[in-house]
Amino acid sequence: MENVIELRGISKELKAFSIDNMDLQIKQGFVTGFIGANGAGKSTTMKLMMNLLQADAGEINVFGLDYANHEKEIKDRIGFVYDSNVLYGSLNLKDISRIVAPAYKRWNSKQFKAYMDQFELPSNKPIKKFSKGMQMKASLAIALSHDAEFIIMDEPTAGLDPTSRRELLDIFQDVMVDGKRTIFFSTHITSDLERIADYIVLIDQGEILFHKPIYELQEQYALVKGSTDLLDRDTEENFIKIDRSSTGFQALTDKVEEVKKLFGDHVIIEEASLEEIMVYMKAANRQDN
Ligand SMILES: Nc1ncnc2c1ncn2[C@@H]1O[C@H](COP(=O)(O)OP(=O)(O)OP(=O)(O)O)[C@@H](O)[C@H]1O
Repeated sequence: MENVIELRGISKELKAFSIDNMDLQIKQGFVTGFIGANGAGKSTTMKLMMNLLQADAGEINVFGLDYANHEKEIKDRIGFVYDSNVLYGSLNLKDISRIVAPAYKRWNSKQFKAYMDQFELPSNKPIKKFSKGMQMKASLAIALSHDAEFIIMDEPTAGLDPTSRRELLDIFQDVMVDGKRTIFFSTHITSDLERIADYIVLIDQGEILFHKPIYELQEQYALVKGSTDLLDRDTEENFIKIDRSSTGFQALTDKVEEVKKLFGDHVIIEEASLEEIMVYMKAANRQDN
């Protein structure tokens, strides 16, 4: 199985937002980061992946299975991590071990206890009284303790202090070691992705702008800085998006070699961070639409 999940031709119409004919395949055995601005459609896409929201059109296969016939098996093998614990709110972690665990085929109570200790989570306090970070850790502990092969997480590191964030990223790396698991997670903290992601998916206005290996992004894109005198209709063709100011221009390019040939020493070419790629690609997409 090369892809753990396949979305084909997915369309979904919400009030002021739509996804139109989305295709997305996530490779098994890798960490894929899902980025995009507020309201870009990350949570909606993840809810569609979890069958918490049904598409108007298109097909979703998880582990090669469809939700219509295999919902229970799919959910057993997926761990969904998000911060609003609607399912478990009034329960504490002791209850979870007792009540929620039997619902999963492969629940490991020892492992759950170990994560509770590691995350310093109290066992007697109702989950709804947990802080945001504690809820996220509880949710992650549950996902990891039922041996989920595919872990989908909606902003797992949001609201965590730097130490907990680092700890969580280390845990993600640990769970990836056997090569059987797959992690797909959304985040606004692009530095987290630079640490652990293999692939990046960028979404804007419900549309996937790119899905690429992270090393390719770093090779493909660059930031170019120079004087605005260098810009005209022809030279501008080499840039995805240009920011002009009184001191010159700064632009994102995916034509690094052409830019070098064209401008030589008249411009400064720098590596573009994931955050810069995201911001410029989004702005270019809004300009086009
Ligand atoms: N149940 C719903 N009914 C109508 N519109 C919705 C619903 N859920 C989400 N939306 C809209 O869909 C769009 C995408 O929202 P979504 O939560 O998927 O974005 P996101 O990328 O996860 O954003 P954020 O980074 O802020 O979490 C938004 O405009 C949102 O208002």
